[in-house]
Amino acid sequence: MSISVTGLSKSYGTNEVLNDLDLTVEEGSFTVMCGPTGCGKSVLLRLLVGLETADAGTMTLNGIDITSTRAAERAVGYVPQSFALYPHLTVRANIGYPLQLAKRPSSEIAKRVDWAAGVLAITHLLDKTPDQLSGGEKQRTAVARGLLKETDIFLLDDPLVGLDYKLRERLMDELKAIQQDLKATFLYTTSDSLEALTMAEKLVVLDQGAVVQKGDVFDVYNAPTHRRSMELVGFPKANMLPVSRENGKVHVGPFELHGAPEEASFVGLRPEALSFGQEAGFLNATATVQLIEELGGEEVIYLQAEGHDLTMAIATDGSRAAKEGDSVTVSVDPHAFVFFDSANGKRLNTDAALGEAAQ
Ligand SMILES: Nc1ncnc2c1ncn2[C@@H]1O[C@H](COP(=O)(O)OP(=O)(O)OP(=O)(O)O)[C@@H](O)[C@H]1O
Repeated sequence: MSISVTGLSKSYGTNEVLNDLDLTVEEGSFTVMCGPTGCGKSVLLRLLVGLETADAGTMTLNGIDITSTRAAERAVGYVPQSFALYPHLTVRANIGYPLQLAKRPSSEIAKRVDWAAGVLAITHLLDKTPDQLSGGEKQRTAVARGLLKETDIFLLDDPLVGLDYKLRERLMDELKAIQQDLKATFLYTTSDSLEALTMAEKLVVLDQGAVVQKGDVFDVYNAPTHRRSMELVGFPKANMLPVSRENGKVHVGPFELHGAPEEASFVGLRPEALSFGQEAGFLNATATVQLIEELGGEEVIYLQAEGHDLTMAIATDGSRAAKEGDSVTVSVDPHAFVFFDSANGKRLNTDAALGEAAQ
């Protein structure tokens, strides 16, 4: 394992940010850590870099315990979330600054700066100052500075936040290509679930300082093991429908079915699992179209069904399947329902309940 963290805890006063966190990051992987704002992503990276001290726990990089190692001696590259470029220094000096600070020989600094600038395609900007750069060029400069260390582990803290979408898309592709070229381990954080799904090979879902799920991005998306992981990963967001029971009938949001696990109080449902019309074996509900968003090849349709909000995503060929204000029938295969334990948020084994529902 490239990065391994065991029992890591960090509090600020009474704010317990990380509590007994365990995490491993596979060597050579592009691992994205995704979680809501304030869940502790930056704090974890700052602990790994050595900018903060843990209250408890151990951290290893490439099998070497670095828990008490000074920041400068840790073999890890870092792109902080809010990077500050020195306005009076050239791009060359900005990129080389960490090695300058570490008092490395100037020939070594020049070599590494040329290499990092080449990787980020900013060699032509090396003699400019930050005020002569665009937003994207500044970001590239910050990433180049983060790649400067001769190591194979890099931590990137939400490096594309604040950039416009076109630029982000381009840099996302480039960062993935850089990681593959370097054959390095990248631990990359974001609170944007679409960015996480686009970038990740391995995905770690962090919530309130704890890992709720970790695995191949495909598995995390398709087989969420925890309510929060289904809520946090996916675009548009998964529907989370309440389970109610009355007179022997079970309702999941607006849908009626014959059974559900006793412990379940919520069901997750991906927007793409909903469709228009009626199909044999599917559950139906009547809904009103509130709003339609065109996303080019896909429509996101916001519905109201018996007091429940439903989000639906369907592929389109340009023709509209419905319009705002329409009354429609929506249907769903009950096998798409993901039941979560109300006590601990964990996914429940739904086979028995679904057998009943499909009767
Ligand atoms: N130096 C600090 N002093 C006090 N509290 C801090 C400090 N750094 C972080 N925190 C707190 O720790 C919690 C986690 O912050 P962190 O920056 O790790 O969140 P994050 O997951 O990176 O969020 P974002 O996606 O917004 O960057 C927050 O409640 C934050 O206020």
